[in-house]
Amino acid sequence: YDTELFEIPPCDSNACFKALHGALGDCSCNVDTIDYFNNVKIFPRLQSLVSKDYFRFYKVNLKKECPFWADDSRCAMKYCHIKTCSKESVPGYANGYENEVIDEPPASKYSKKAKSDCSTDADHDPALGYLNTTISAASKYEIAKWKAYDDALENFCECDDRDADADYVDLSLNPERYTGYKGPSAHRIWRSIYQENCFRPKTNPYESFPYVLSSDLKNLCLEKRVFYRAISGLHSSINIHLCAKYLQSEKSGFVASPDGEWGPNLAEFQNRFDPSRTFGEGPNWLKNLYFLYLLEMRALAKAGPYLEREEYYTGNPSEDEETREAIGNLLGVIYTFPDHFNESLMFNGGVQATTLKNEFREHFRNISRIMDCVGCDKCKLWGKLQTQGLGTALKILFSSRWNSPESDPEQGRLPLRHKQHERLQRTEIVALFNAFGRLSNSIRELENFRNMLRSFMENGELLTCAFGGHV
Ligand SMILES: Cc1cc2nc3c(=O)[nH]c(=O)nc-3n(C[C@H](O)[C@H](O)[C@H](O)COP(=O)(O)OP(=O)(O)OC[C@H]3O[C@@H](n4cnc5c(N)ncnc54)[C@H](O)[C@@H]3O)c2cc1C
Repeated sequence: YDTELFEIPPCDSNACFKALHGALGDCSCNVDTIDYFNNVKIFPRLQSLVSKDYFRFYKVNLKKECPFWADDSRCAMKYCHIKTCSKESVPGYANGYENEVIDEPPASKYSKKAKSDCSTDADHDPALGYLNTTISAASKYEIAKWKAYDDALENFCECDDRDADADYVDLSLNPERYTGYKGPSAHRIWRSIYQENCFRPKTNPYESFPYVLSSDLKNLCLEKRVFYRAISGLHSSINIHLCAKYLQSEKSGFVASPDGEWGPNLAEFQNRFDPSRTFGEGPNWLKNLYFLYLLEMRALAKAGPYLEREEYYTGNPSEDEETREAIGNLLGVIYTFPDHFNESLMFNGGVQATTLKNEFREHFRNISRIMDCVGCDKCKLWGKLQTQGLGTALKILFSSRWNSPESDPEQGRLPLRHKQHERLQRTEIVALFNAFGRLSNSIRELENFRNMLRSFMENGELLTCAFGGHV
């Protein structure tokens, strides 16, 4: 990353957005369709949805030790820190939703009586039909281990839901924005993600280290390309957010503002994505954001019939009803998207495909563990949330448990019915929608940067990029 070695041309052009048009690659969709669909239809609905109580509180363990190396980083700014909240302040907590039996679908909570009535059925002899369901404590313990093992095989990340050290965080009090987290610690995270946990082409794997040159991506099979593009899209989204909510000043007027002043920094954005600063890669990294958006939107569509039936319980009946309506409304719009990602093209081909899928899942689980090594709490919070959201989306797309034989061929393979064991945990649902909300927000922020750049150019101003280029 030694920028001193390179001569950096001025980045006063609109080259970034000129290249951000047309086909997205690996799908039949294009950038402009997503821009319109997101900015007009999805973004306003999703922002309002994630501000609801159910989606505002995220349970996460930010104290887990980094399993890979000693964490030597420190927050550069006070804005790095997280405000956690007490369990009692979380809506519905007092009513005990924490003790919900995860495997029990919402409807069955009300059907206990119906179940016991069945045992008096005249066509059924209770003595002959007696089924001994006794299981010793030792066996139960073993079975719990099997279940954890089976779940782990299907899960793309480790869930902190039941972790004793997990705290609730009010996401609205901890917005994702510039934190000053950079340098060796941040680079080590991105490097180890790309180096050790992303698939790389066999020919010249390190030529463009840490990223893979877009021209080399064609040397990877579809599955490996999808993996790399999803990670790069996440990286773009995080970096767009820090440019869009950059620390402008710690003072507002003459009065020091305890929370600082935050706003867009066009020069920072250009530095990170302008082709002249990124060996031409910036626009491709932005396209990867759109690609990831498409992937997560498809997961929401696929799990839609299940998500529509969730309770979204917070203990406030009118708020819960509003949340369910907002979910139904958002999913209704998502179903109308004409060009959903087609995940059925992936992981076909017998034993090899199964091995690749396991590798894919293991790589992603490692990336979710690396998030515990992020040295800034706020970055860690949003990094963990977004990887959990993406992991949940991948589980929905690629775990056989979410494939339904009753899919409707006309409706783009949307499964209509889901079985009991497909229930997602609360944190997975919260992460899934919030992660998609972040991507939606990034695409909306790109529109702001596009407009800012346009007005800069119309006024004939030269944009000075304040920092080094990205090499
Ligand atoms: C999980 C995580 C969360 C973070 N959250 C925040 C946050 O909330 N706020 C904040 O201010 N900072 C955050 N950061 C730090 C931020 O992402 C950058 O690492 C930091 O600003 C330093 O940027 P950089 O210019 O050195 O390049 P980096 O973003 O660190 O990237 C390293 C190198 O990767 C390549 N690269 C860049 N973008 C892409 C892409 N999209 N696809 C492929 N390759 C790419 C380039 O070669 C670049 O030089 C986070 C970092 C991590 C790891």
